Amino acid sequence: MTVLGIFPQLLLYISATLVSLFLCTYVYFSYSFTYWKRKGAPYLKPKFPLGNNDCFGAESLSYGLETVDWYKEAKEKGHKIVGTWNYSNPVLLLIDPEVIKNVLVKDFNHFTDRDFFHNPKHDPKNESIFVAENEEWRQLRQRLSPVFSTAKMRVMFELVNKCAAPMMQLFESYSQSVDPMDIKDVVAMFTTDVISCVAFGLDAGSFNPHEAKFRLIGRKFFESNLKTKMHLIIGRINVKVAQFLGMRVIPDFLTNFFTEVIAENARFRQENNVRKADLMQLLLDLYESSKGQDDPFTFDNFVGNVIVFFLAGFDTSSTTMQYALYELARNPDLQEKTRVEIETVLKKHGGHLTYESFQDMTYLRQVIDETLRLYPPVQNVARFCVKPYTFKGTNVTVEKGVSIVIPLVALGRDPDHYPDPERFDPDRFSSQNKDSINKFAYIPFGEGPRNCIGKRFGLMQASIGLIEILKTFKITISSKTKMPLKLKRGVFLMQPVDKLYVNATKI
Ligand code: HEM
Repeated sequence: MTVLGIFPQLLLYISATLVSLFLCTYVYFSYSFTYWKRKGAPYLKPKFPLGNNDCFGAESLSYGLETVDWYKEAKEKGHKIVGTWNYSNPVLLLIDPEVIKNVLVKDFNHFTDRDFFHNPKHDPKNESIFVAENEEWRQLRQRLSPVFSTAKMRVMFELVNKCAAPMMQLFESYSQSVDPMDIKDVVAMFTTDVISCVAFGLDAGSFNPHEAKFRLIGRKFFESNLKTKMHLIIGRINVKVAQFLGMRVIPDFLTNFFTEVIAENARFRQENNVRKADLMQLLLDLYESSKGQDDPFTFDNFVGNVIVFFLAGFDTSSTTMQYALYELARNPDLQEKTRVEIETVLKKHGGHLTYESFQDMTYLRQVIDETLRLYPPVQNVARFCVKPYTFKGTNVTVEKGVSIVIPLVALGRDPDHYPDPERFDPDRFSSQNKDSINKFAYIPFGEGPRNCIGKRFGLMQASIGLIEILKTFKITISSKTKMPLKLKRGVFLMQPVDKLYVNATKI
C-alpha cells in the first residue's frame, strides 16, 4: 500500500481517537457537573468545558475576577455558600462572613491546605511554605514566623528605606520631563530592589537597565508562557494527572537563577564570615542550625522559600502602591491630607523617617487599608478541604480535596458591608469607624493561622515607598491613562487592563 493509500485510514483513526477523547472528557465533565446537586448544595449552572469561568484564566495561579459575578448571583439568591465549577473541578464559594470565619479560623483544622498546584516529586526546589501541606506546613510556618517578627521589621526598616533612593531619582527625572510615568513599572522596580536587598543582601539595581536581572526575572514570571498556562489548566482539571506528567508552575529559568544566587551568596558569607541583618541570613542560620536534625530545613527548602518570598513580596506590595497612588491622584484633597500628615509626623520626629515615625502615620495606614479593600492584590483566598466538613446550619458536607474560595474583591465591594462601595474613602478605616466593618468582610491578607506571613513587611515597604514619593512629589493622572479603570479578568493578582500613567510634579 502506498503512503497516499494509508492516509485516509490514518485520518479515520485520528478522527475516531479525537472523537472518543472528546466524548470521554464530555462524560467526565457532565458527571462532575452533578457534584453540588448530589451534595444538596445551592449551585450556579456550569457550562462545558469552563464550568463557571467566563475565560480560560490560564495566566492565573488561582481564581480571578469571575468570582465577583458568582458572588453577586449567589447573594441575590440569598445563599451563604454556593457551588461552582472551575473547569470540571467543584469549588465552593463562601458568601457569608460567619462561614468564612469558621473556615479560616474556628474549623481551620479541616482547611489547613491551600488550593494551589504544586509537584513535590518533580519540583522539590519549589516546595515552600505557600504550597506545603498540613504537618509539613505547620513546621515551616513555625520555623519561618520569627523571620517576620516586629523586632526583625525594625531592623529591616533601614534597609528598605535605603532602597527608595534610586526610585526618587527616577521620579526627579520624570518631574523634569513631559513623559508620563508607568507607575506600576516604577514602583515594582522599588519593591524588587527591596526584596532582593532583604532576601539576598544584594543590590538588584532594578533602576539600572544594564543590571536589572531580578526585575526581568520577576516580570517574565508574571507574564507566564504557554507551557505554564497548559500546566495550570491541567493542574486544575486533575491534580494527580498533572503531577504524574511532571508538570510544574515555577519555570526552570527562575528556579535555576535563584538556586545559583542563593548558593553563591551563602558560600560567600560562610567563607568570608560575613553576617547581615537580612532575611537571607535568618534562613541561612535556620539551614545551618537544623543540619543533623530528624527533619532538617534543607537546601531545597531554603531555595523554595526564598523564591516564594521574592514572588509573593514584590508584586503584591507594588500593586498596592500602584492603586494607592492612582486613587490619591484622582482625589487631590485626600492626597494633600496624607502629605500633611507625613510632614507633621516627620517634623515631630526630627525630620527622620524611622520605624516609630512610620507607625504614627495613621491616615496613611487608612489610605492603604482602603486601597486594599477596593484593590486586594490577591483577589481570592483559596483552601483545600483536608477532612470532611459539614457547614453549620446546612446539610452540605464537603469531603477531602474540595476547593473552597473566599472572594476578597467581591466582599470588599459589597454595599451591604461598605455603603457606596466604589467611593475611595479612607475614613471607613478611621479609629471611630473601623469597628463597624465586619472583620471577615475585610481580609486582604487572609486570616487565621495560614494568613499572609509577610503582612507586616508588605505594609512597611508599601508605606515607606508612598511616604518618600508623597513628601516630595504631587501626583496627578496623566491624560495617557484610559479612564475609567478596567480590571483584567482571568488573572491571579489584580491588574488593570491598560497601564496607569501618572505625572509627578516636585513640590
Ligand atoms: C501588600 C502586600 C501583600 C498582600 C496584600 C498579601 C496577601 C496575601 C494573601 C491574601 C495571602 C493568602 C492568605 C491566606 O490564604 O489566608 C498571602 C500569603 C502569603 N504571603 Fe502575602 N501579601 C503581601 C505581601 C507579602 C510579602 C511582602 C511576603 C514576603 C516577603 C509575603 C509572603 C506570603 C507567604 C509566604 C504567604 C503564604 C503563607 C502560608 O501559607 O503560611 N506576602 N499573602
